[in-house]
Amino acid sequence: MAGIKDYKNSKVTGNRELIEGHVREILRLIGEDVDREGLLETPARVTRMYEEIFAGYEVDPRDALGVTFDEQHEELVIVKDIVYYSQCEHHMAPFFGKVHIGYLPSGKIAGLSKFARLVDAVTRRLQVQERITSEIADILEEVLQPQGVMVIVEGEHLCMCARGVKKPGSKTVTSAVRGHFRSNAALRSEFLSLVKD
Ligand SMILES: Nc1nc2c(ncn2[C@@H]2O[C@H](COP(=O)(O)OP(=O)(O)OP(=O)(O)O)[C@@H](O)[C@H]2O)c(=O)[nH]1
Repeated sequence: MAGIKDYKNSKVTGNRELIEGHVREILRLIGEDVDREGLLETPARVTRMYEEIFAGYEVDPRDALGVTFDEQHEELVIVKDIVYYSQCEHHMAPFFGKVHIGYLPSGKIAGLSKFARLVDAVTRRLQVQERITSEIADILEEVLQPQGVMVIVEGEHLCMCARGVKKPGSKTVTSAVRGHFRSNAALRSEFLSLVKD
């Protein structure tokens, strides 16, 4: 998986047997026959899936940006349409969508793939969309010390589609602005127009 290289040494892996046992117990408690063929491997599958979807806990997202380069480009850089999958911390239900990142460098740039690695490290945890948005902006600000950062996150939340209010197709859009993006409306507009499909 992009971004997280050693998730097989994760806490989930270390607790595999315990997690499998708890999944089996949940299956039993919802009224399933845990010994029927289709479910025999399910606790192990769920545990393997947890290794992946919670792999963000294995890295400090700041490290995901890796090496930065000194470069005198001081115009807008945008990396858009970075797909993410996360789990809402309220229901442990998936939510997913795209992240768009824009920044105005100040002598330091990062490799383009590192923005996707940062998104993976921040989203592959129990999260809320607002925190994903501000964490990405704050980490970019801290590591790259740019003149400004803007992050937009679009998300579709299964806890709103498949259950509860059941509103499939509804999308949540969150944004975070830092530095020049806060004070410069033209810069925000330029970013928004370039991010638009
Ligand atoms: N702000 C925010 N809310 C979220 C996110 N993911 C899920 N939620 C919301 O978290 C809330 C939890 O509300 P509760 O009232 O405690 O839980 P609930 O009874 O299951 O709520 P309903 O979903 O309304 O049935 C719900 O309104 C969810 O829509 C997120 O990323 N950001």
